[in-house]
Amino acid sequence: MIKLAPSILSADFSNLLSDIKVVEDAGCEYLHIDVMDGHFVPNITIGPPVISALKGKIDMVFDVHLMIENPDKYIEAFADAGADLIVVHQEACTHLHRTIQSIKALGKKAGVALNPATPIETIKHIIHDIDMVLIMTVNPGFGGQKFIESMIPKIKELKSLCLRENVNIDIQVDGGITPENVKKVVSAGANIIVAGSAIFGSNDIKQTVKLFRENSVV
Ligand SMILES: O=C(CO)[C@@H](O)[C@H](O)COP(=O)(O)O
Ligand SMILES: [Fe+2]
Repeated sequence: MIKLAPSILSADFSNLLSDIKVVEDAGCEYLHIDVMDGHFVPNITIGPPVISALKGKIDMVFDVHLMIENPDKYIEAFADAGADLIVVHQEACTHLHRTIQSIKALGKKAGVALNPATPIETIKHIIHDIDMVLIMTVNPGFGGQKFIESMIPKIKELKSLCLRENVNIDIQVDGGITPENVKKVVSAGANIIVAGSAIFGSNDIKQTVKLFRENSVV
């Protein structure tokens, strides 16, 4: 069974809580919150105050995708704001193992994201220390981009590594995922599906969520 993580980047920020209520009512399990700093990625979004304003009003896993430089500096602020799962980019962490340990010391789940050009090999030695790997299926920074097909063998490579190392962690995919291509990523090994524009841009969110689930049966 997959878990769905609508990305609020594609929600209507002037109506954020009511937009999120719709995906919560539709049964989506994770709330994917894209944090961008204008340095690590060429875009700026939201920070801890928005997360703490939503916390307590929404019963979903708060999945915080940090696309920021120097994430160590802000991990505690995001944990305090209400993040359940904190995802840092491999490319943004000089001492990735230390960063993961500091997320876990705060009692939060830890995930590591890989940009499309970053090899699976770079997380081989910390695979036992994390709860999730996020395979970026677009270059981070914006919603509504096209899925990069060459990420399918990468997801498969990660799945094989997990099986070889006997670790049972989540594999999340993020970027350009739709009801049309979800089967491909799930067949390759993904089990948490981020979708921004495909969900919030839909005229019938309940139906789109249903379609994501039906189409992901492999
Ligand atoms: O992290 C990111 C983009 O950097 C994503 O979470 C996007 O927000 C997903 O949006 P879609 O590609 O599904 O529209
Ligand atoms: Fe994201």
